[in-house]
Amino acid sequence: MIAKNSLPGPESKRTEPPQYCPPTKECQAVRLQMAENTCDQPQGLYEPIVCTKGYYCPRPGDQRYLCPDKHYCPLGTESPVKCGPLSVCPSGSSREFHLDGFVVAMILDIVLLIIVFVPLRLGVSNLDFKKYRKDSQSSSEEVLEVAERPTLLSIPGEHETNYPSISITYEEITFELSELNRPVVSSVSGSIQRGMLCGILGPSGAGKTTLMRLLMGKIEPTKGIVKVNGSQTTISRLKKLTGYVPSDDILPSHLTVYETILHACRLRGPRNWSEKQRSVATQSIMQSLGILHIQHQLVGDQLMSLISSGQRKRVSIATELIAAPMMLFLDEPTSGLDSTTAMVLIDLLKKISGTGVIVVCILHQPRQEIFVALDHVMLMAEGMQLYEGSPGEAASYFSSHGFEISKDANPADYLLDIAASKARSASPHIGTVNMAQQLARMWEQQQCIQNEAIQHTEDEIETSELAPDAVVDLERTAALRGASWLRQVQYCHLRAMKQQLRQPFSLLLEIAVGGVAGLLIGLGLYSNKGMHFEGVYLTPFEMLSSAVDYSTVPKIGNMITLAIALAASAPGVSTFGDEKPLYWREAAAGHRRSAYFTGKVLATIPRMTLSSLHFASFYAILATPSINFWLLYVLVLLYFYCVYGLASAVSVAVKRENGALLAMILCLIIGAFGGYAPMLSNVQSWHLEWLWRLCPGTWLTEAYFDLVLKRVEYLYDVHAAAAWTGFSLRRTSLDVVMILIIGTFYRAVTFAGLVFFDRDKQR
Ligand SMILES: Nc1ncnc2c1ncn2[C@@H]1O[C@H](COP(=O)(O)OP(=O)(O)OP(=O)(O)O)[C@@H](O)[C@H]1O
Repeated sequence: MIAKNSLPGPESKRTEPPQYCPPTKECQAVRLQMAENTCDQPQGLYEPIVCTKGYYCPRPGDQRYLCPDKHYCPLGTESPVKCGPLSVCPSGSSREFHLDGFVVAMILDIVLLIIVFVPLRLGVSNLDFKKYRKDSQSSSEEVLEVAERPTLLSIPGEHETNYPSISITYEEITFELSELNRPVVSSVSGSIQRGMLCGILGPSGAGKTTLMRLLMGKIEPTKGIVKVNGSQTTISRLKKLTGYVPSDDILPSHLTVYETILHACRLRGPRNWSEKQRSVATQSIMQSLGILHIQHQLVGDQLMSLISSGQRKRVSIATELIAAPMMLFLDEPTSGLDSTTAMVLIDLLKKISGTGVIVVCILHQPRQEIFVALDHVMLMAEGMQLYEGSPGEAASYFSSHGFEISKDANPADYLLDIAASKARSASPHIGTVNMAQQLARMWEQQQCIQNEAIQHTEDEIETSELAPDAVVDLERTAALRGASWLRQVQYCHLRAMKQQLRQPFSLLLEIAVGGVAGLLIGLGLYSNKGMHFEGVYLTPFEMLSSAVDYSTVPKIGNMITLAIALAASAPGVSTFGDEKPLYWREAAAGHRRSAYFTGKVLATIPRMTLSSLHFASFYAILATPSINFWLLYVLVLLYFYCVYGLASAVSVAVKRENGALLAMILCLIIGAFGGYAPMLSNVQSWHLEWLWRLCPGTWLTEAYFDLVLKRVEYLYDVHAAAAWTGFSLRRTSLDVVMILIIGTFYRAVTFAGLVFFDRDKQR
């Protein structure tokens, strides 16, 4: 309130207006300052003065008292303002040193450090990368020994007593791309029956991967059809029954081998399994694949793998096998493996196919034993089919066309030579020019001759095993697989939390950056001593007003939004941007995309909470704004929420390397559109307020402006300030809700981006 101090002079009331006296030169100079603008002495006999900072002057205002302990008294205080329970406010304080947030932040930091670092010191954590690397190197590859144990093989049949049969037929499938002058895959036909181990062979660029993607239903053929159990149901509808091991081993980083496989089991395994059954199945798979001894080692990522490439490949295979697929497709499963380990792996795949699972793998250079272990071979060259059938009959088929395979040679190598037009035929009908086309034509003719027999076989299949309800059975089986949506959210959330805690440096750095950003802004405002606003005194004392300062509060809002943009955009980008390939792989495997998204978003909340708490507490200690700390914290947290959301949305839309910069620019823009420069009132005069209102910065600044002005409305004409700046007063709740809505909208955009961008990679 405007109060007359205890110095002599008649009382000045609203009914008896004060008299304005010209100030002395010294007083005039003080009044025209932006802060500390009260003269200690009234100017003239009838002029009241504002109650001095650090004192309060209760009504009628003719007495002045020292501000008591645990309270603070800014300029013109009528009754002291109570400080927060932990704030520093000795008697005579004119501002509050908010310590509540700081103390809570320090306690949380200590807890976090204990969680992250104490297990490391005790050597019981699985976060110790060096330890893992050492273990990994010292462990022997007990592949042969463990692969003999057929524990895995009981898994598919174990939990599904009426395990339905499955077969794939494909008729003249062709895949063309407009930019290529020849089809990538040209008129390929054949069938793969239940329990077959099938190898796709061919030189590089032959179309093997494309053929596999066509068979899996990941891409649609330009011509021809793929049937499952005789029905044209697309295989992609049976995602949960299909396992796909891509050639590049995409695995979640910072999980152990055991956790990685268990996660896949939880999400894709039979719904009714208990945790114990899942754990047993995980152990069995690891044992079968010879990776049990590294179960507690971290997998690492593609930049820093903590296990060997062969082990990584087997972990990748295990994550598919654990889902007990009925069709398993593997793109180059033996690449990166020594020939012994490759053989062991093929043996294992053979045993798996023996349980009724269709196993199709692309093989580059299979050794002879691997080749003969196959039940079915497809030989491709230049997108065309040169042969399909048993490996044993391949030699006689090609020898009938003049290709004699010597007894000592590896037939697989010789077939690849033929496909690459590097072998010579004794047949006068086959020249070295366009050999692949000639062989493809011959295979086509052969197919025509056998057409009747094939037709007969297909009829048999359609009438017996492939009854119409066979696909329905499969779909019913698929429906029983996989965790419920809520469970998937829970598992994805847990995984994301683990990943975060296992990158303690990134987590602590993110929190520290938040703290430093708040600290720097706070430092800049320290000299203001908590006085961030000055207005025109309420009537009838307006004549006593000093120079007004309406713009500092919007400027602070602007600084807060820009600082948060700098501090939080990079972590926001990494939330989804860093593991897009993993997301694609999991979405393609039938994981619920919304569950993954929700789990990840929930996992960012603790990080955001801590970063924003550090930001707000350092800012509040130094800037000493005269607002409630926890209200300030809510605003800062919500703004972090927006920046994380926008950065995530950017990260799903652009390439990883561009994500961080683009996100930062956009976050700076939504912060700069906060109503400070240009002032919101100017924007209103241009009829562009709607554009500013789309940015959370405007709402944050308005909320902050409102909170600050609420504390001084007893002293100043705050409505004049609101009119000058363009911000509205008394609608903090709306401002808060709008920031929340905008942050949530960014997340909705992120989710839409996840779903709609790179759709082909999620099939
Ligand atoms: N989306 C695409 N855009 C352009 N070209 C493509 C595309 N997909 C496949 N191709 C081309 O089609 C051919 C066959 O590709 P594919 O990946 O199926 O061969 P591959 O036999 O699996 O090769 P590799 O053994 O080297 O992996 C290649 O020449 C490839 O460049």
